[in-house]
Amino acid sequence: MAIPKAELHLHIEGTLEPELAFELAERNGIELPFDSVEELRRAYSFTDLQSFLDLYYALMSVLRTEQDFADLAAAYLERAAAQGVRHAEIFFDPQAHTSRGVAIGTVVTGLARALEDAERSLGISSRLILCFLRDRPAEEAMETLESARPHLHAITGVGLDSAEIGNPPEKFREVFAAARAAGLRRVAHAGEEGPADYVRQALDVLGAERIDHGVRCLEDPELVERLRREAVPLTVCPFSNVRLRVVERLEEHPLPKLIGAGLVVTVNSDDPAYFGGYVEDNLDGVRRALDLDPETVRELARNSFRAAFLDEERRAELIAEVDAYRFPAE
Ligand code: HPA
Ligand SMILES: [Zn+2]
Repeated sequence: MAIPKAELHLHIEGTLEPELAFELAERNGIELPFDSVEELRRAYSFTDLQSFLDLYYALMSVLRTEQDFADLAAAYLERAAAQGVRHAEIFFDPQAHTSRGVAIGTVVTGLARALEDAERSLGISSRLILCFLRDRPAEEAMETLESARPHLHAITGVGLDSAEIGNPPEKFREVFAAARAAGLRRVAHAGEEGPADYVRQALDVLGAERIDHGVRCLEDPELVERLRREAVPLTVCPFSNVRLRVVERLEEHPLPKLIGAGLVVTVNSDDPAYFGGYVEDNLDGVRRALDLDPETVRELARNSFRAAFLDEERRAELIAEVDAYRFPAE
């Protein structure tokens, strides 16, 4: 059994495996520009964030109905459960769907149905986090928040994703303030490809409670000290960083530096269908590549629950599960 953990950095659209993409394409009468699952997998040779995003958005064309979104989330949650995930906070990108004529209600209702089913059948608790696309205008983000209002009972927070460079957090000051006023939690991608200053802006301007990725904070020692002092969690995604060339090799990943700096580090999969593994694969990958000892891995798992938007009773319960966990070799 894999170590119990929460997954806090997971784009549901990034869990679309080639097999399901072809199945949904057929169901919806959509022609994919690939002849086979194998040919599609071969297209996953990214050179940076933008080259990944181009394929990521293109493949979403197969997602059309409420059932499509429910099937996508159900497939993820089943895999996640098999990898020891006990709680998942799941990003979705409404603008990538509404821009194709799919209503936001179709997206949220389909996802929420699968999440409720998985809570019952798999014992996984979960949350939905609505992400704004930062390479789209700020006004469109505000319209997206407005259109989400009838569905806020199913949404815990907002996030910020897509192409980072040239799209600083301050562009989204107003929409994050409006989200906060609506009682939503706040996270933001920052310091993946973008500079350390974007991490600072995410905290100061957006009121971000967690930083997604954040690895480039290491370029600014004062910022690292602040993240430590304020115990701001980082949702780090090792396989993603290697595949998008933020980091050259897993063996050179700065995870040990982040841990050594006293930060609340978590390990996550980001877009597992595209980056070569789900969350336990990431955790086991860094454990081997960086020679992490069992107690360090347990601490990463505890951090995932500390950083989650959980009630205190369930948080304590899940951390106790980690405390009791022993690796096969121990
Ligand atoms: O890793 C990511 N970074 C930015 N945007 C994204 N959208 C999906 N995955 C990512
Ligand atoms: Zn991400």
